[in-house]
Amino acid sequence: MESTQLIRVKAEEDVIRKLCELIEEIANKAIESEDVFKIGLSGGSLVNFLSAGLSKITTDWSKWRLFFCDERVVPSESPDSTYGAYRKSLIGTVPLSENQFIQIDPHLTAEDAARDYIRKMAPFFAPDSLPRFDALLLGMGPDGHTCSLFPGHRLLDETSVWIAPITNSPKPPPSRITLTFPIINNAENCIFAISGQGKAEMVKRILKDKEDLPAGRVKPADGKLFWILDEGASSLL
Ligand SMILES: O=C1O[C@H](COP(=O)(O)O)[C@@H](O)[C@H](O)[C@H]1O
Repeated sequence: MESTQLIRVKAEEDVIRKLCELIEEIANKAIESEDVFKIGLSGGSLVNFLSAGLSKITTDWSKWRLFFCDERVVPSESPDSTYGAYRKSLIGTVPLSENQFIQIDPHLTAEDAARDYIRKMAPFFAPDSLPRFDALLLGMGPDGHTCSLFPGHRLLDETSVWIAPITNSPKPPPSRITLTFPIINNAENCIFAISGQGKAEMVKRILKDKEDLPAGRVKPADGKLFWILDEGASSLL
């Protein structure tokens, strides 16, 4: 049964602090019980949040395995690459190595990269069942998209694959891969970390008006859902 926690804080720095405290708690619990912590990362503003806050937590970094909730199919040197952004801003501030990140192969087409990523993910999860991440860190675009699942896109109803390709993303770059909802909603913890007035209208449409928008479809079936919002992002609730 999903349980939702709305965490309202003052400013962006408090969103970062809360987010990282929550990650620390979930990571250390997973490491204690499973000897590994499996986390899915988003791009965009989340890269800055984690780069600013993660170095303050205490954890066994060697047990972390980092996946991507979505990734742009571009070389890791490209400013559009989510992995590239984490490599630049996070590795070095915390003792994570590149091989702890489960990366896409950017030389493939989006379709092949999605298939290849499923193949890379599979050994980390129990066979013959949906992957269950300990935590998925999610962003929300001003249009209500999360991962690379955009409003009105046919991928919102994709249930046949864990990871889907998208070649017509309305937000550039167009070629991406993304987790699909069955996997997202099978996670133990889904965490949105949102800051700023620019997201307030969309936060209201999703959390108050209950509009059917992609970020609003994140409802882990047997897990916890957290929305961490600063005053700007929660100002219309
Ligand atoms: O394109 C993307 O956008 C979303 C939201 O980004 P934000 O900068 O508005 O937080 C992000 O979560 C996703 O991973 C990314 O590919």
